[in-house]
Amino acid sequence: MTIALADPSLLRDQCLIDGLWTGVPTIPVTDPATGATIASIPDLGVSETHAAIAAADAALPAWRAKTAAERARILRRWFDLLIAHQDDLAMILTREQGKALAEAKGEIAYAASFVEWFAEEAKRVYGEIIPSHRADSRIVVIKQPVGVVAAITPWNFPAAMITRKAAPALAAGCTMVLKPATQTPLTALALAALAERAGVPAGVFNVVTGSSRIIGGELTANPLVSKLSFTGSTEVGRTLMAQCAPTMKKLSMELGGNAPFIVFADADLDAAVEGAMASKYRNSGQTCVCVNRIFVQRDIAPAFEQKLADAVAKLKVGPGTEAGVTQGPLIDDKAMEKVEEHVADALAKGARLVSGGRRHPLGHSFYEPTIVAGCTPDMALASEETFGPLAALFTFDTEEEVIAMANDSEVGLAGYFYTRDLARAWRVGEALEVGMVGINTGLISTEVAPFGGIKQSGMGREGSRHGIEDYVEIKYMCMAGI
Ligand SMILES: NC(=O)c1ccc[n+]([C@@H]2O[C@H](COP(=O)([O-])OP(=O)(O)OC[C@H]3O[C@@H](n4cnc5c(N)ncnc54)[C@H](O)[C@@H]3O)[C@@H](O)[C@H]2O)c1
Ligand SMILES: O=C[C@H](O)CS(=O)(=O)O
Repeated sequence: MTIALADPSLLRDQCLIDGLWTGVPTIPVTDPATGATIASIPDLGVSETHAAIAAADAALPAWRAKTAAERARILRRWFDLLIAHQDDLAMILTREQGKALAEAKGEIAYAASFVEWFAEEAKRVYGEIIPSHRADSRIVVIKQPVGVVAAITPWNFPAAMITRKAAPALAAGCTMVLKPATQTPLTALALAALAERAGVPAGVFNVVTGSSRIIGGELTANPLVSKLSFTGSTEVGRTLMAQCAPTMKKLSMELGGNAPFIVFADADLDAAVEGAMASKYRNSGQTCVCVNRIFVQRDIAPAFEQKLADAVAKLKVGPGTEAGVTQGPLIDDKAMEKVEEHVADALAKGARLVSGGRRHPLGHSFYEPTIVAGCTPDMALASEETFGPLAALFTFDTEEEVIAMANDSEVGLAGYFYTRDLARAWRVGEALEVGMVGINTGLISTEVAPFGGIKQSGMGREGSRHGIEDYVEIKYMCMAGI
């Protein structure tokens, strides 16, 4: 394997099932910046996935029987190990996913924050006593772990999307079988290695790699799995939801977005440009909460466009391991082709190219940070998630008009707007059909707030005090004859 680490043992090429590292590494993992194979992982199938689920089921009684404080202490040790190995984990992440190393280090800290947060929340899963409907009875409500949880996660945040599920699940007393994205399995296996070192018992946290469809088929069909927690595209979410129906699994779905970013004429223009840059080009535009459509009030549109173009010109494209690079490669050629399709469709329908608009001379899946202006709702980029470094500029005249355009989407994950009018902030914040709103900011993601969407962006919330509720069941006990 070709990644230089301070602790080479973090680079795993086997899966973790019931405390055993197993599997023959046959699937190559490639560096999107160079196309080079950096490692290989096992191609596990139904029998191994079945074994992982059985291990999680067998480990459940002892894990759920631990006190919240005992589970919290183990999670806290996991957090400490993630921070202690932040540089190595970031290097692994950048090599397999491509993002700039500084962003990868930030993601490791973000991922660790969920472990720290739910180590604390583990001790606050409260029940309640309800005034009884009868004098001789008492009503008690308790919360118990859901059971065995299957988790399927995406490639764009190879660490944070995993701990955002594993931390609350383990904190609540659940056990887990994780299938990470095939493009970015090494980070997941390194997280599992550190969980093992932290004292997470055998069978509590299992990681399987291989065919998504085959492994997913077992995870969604096996009756021992009580819940599926999925983060990925809405299209795959629909498929998995249907596959879970026969066994009525509990679901948490964190799906696609199409974020509007509205700049009103009274906004602080420099702040709005800074917010648009932070949201649009983070991870080279490959985040679910990236701005997908930028709506600028007509009077300030030329000034905003110029300032945005000036800021885009300062972005540095290159391998994520190179000092000063802010824009890494896209995950693969298919992702780059989608950006190209959206740019070509927009230009064919009358949009104007302001910056970029072509593959980067570095080759591979590097694409130039791009801005197109004069966009209209009939363009593909208005209704589809681009998931790349493409800023699409629309203009509008009235508040009512822009809210209607912003809400004209099947999905509703995040939305943003800039204004200095307090009354407008309340009106627009309440009117946007999304699960999360950034007001005068382009960065909203934190472990302390409930992350999730509405409409076809999914169901459930991750992070915050709400995040652990997705991993417990409520039980009501009526004690009579008193
Ligand atoms: N809402 C959120 O929190 C959030 C976060 C990150 C990414 N996303 C979304 O994820 C998408 C990008 O990630 P992606 O390309 O990895 O998404 P994807 O849906 O293609 O894949 C996500 C995961 O599902 C697996 N998968 C794919 N097909 C499957 C099948 N038939 N059965 C079982 N598993 C299957 C993949 O291997 C991967 O592990 C975007 O739409 C983005 O908006 C959402
Ligand atoms: O892709 C979306 C993730 O949720 C990333 S973040 O939580 O916004 O950092």
